[in-house]
Amino acid sequence: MTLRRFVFKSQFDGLPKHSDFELVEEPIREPAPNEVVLEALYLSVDPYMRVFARNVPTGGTMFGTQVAKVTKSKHPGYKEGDLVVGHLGWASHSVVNPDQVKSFGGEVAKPYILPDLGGVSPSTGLGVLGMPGNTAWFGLTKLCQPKPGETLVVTGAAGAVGSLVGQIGKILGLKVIGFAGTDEKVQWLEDDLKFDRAFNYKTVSVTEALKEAAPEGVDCYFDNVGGEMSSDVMNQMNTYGRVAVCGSISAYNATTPVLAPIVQPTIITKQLTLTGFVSSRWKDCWFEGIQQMLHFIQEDKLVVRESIVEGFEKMPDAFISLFTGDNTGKVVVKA
Ligand SMILES: NC(=O)C1=CN([C@@H]2O[C@H](COP(=O)(O)OP(=O)(O)OC[C@H]3O[C@@H](n4cnc5c(N)ncnc54)[C@H](OP(=O)(O)O)[C@@H]3O)[C@@H](O)[C@H]2O)C=CC1
Ligand SMILES: CCCCCC(=O)/C=C/[C@H]1[C@H](O)CC(=O)[C@@H]1CCCCCCC(=O)O
Repeated sequence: MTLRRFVFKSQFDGLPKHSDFELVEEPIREPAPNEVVLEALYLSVDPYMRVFARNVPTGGTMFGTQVAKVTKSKHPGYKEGDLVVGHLGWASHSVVNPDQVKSFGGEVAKPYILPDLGGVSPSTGLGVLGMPGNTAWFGLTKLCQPKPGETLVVTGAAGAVGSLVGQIGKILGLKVIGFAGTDEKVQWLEDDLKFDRAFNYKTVSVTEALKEAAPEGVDCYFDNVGGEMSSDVMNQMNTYGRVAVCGSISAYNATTPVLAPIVQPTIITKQLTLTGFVSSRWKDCWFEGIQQMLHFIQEDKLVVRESIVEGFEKMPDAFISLFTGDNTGKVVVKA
């Protein structure tokens, strides 16, 4: 039996390329005491990989999370057939001691057994019932602290996190306005996800769109893209508005510093609160977040969309699609 893994061949320069990765194949060794053999079922590609790949040495396995099946176990906490979510990288199989698995940042991150998802696909353990879902749920509720009747803007609105943020906003009684990069995504947001309004940021002025769609002003902003769009949104915010600074994908592939209109005068005069965060901030209530999102699904309150890419060898294609906007919802590779 062999495993395949993608190694990082060269540092990214601009948009990631296929030639930045190399697919290598090697035998799968037998597990030692306290080790398990894991077979990847679904693998996640996420925008943060573009940013933090700079921590990976050339020749190192590309990092990331996956849903994997335990195929052999010599560890008392795992049995054959268990499904786990873990930082196992871009690898088709892994032989690891779960107690020693580390995230790309170097902290020990023991793979967790996927909770009972009541028949929902295990792939969602990488999306709505995993990191992106918790990013949306906790980021919106804890940091934007929305009140019914308020107006929420979300950018990257048709993506893994953004599509959930907007829907949670509707569940919480907010007026929701989304920005995404194609007319099809805009239509999906309005027709299927019931956003109050959505706009294609590539063809409209964000400022004019908000003046028209939110004349009352914006109270909450869930920022997935950063840059000029975010300056424009903040300029339309109300006094004491709250911004959850989640990501800045508009600049991840930039080769020179990205400039945007300064926002300090707006932050000061409107007395805005901007909070940057990473989802692990809520690691102590991680499974509560998953249960909350699962309840929303079971109550038919959430439309969950995945862009499933078939075949482990397509990992680079799936990853690149995040930056070309080819995905809608959560991108997952089915091994
Ligand atoms: N802080 C945290 O803990 C977390 C932060 N994030 C961040 O949230 C954001 C969304 O992540 P996620 O939902 O997983 O990814 P998505 O599923 O949203 O995929 C990325 C999307 O970003 C959009 N995009 C790409 N390039 C640009 C650009 N130059 N300007 C504007 N939009 C662009 C594309 O959609 P379109 O067609 O609309 O352009 C694309 O589909 C990212 O910034 C990510 O880094 C994600 C998870 C956790
Ligand atoms: C400018 C970079 C913005 C990246 C935003 C983003 O997508 C964050 C995603 C985090 C997600 O919650 C799960 C993670 O592991 C992602 C990265 C967390 C980075 C922490 C910093 C760790 C380090 O530098 O060692």
